[in-house]
Amino acid sequence: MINLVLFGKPGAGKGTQANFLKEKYNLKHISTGDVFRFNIKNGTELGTLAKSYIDKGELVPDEVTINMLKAEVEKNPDASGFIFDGFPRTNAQAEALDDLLEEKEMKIDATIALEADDEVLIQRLLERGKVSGRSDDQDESKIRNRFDEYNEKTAPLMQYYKKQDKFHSVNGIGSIEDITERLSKVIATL
Ligand SMILES: Nc1ncnc2c1ncn2[C@@H]1O[C@H](COP(=O)(O)OP(=O)(O)O)[C@@H](O)[C@H]1O
Repeated sequence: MINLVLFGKPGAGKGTQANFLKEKYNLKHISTGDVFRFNIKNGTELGTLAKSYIDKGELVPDEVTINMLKAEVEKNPDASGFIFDGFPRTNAQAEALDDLLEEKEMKIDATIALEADDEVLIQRLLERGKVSGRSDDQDESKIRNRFDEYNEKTAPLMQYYKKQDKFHSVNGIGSIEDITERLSKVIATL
């Protein structure tokens, strides 16, 4: 069993890489952003709540996100491991994830960050917004707000995982295949 956290700013390529890694290593991919968007599309209560935060480029409150993540893990009791994409994004979420996995006699093996400059990321997100219709990707001020949220609440998690000796980072600029290769090299050391 292998459990990975993919870490990085909005637009860093977590979802794209998770799609390759899940096939390569037979892992269940959980993207909190995708679960929220699915709920928004289906007009659930969770979706309506999440939308009010996502539309402003803010994080959804921890309690809501943590409960949702737990439910997603519990839906997959037979998984041979997970890729967590977009979770944890706060200290409380990181602690909740460690507790949840410990209860199940599992653990995070590695947190891998995809690194890229803000200006590159903003261009990628605006391009994605044109294709996907994601409203949080169409407005530069919302994107900048997500970066501020990341710097304030998520970046400190690097220290959390460094202390546990689980933090790795790879250059997120290059072709999709090259970046998958860089990630695979880290996974090979685990
Ligand atoms: N772990 C989380 N905690 C709080 N909010 C979250 C979390 N994951 C996703 N969200 C909400 O969903 C939005 C979209 O998430 P995601 O698709 O992962 O986008 P991004 O491209 O910004 O990384 C975030 O901006 C945030 O509002």
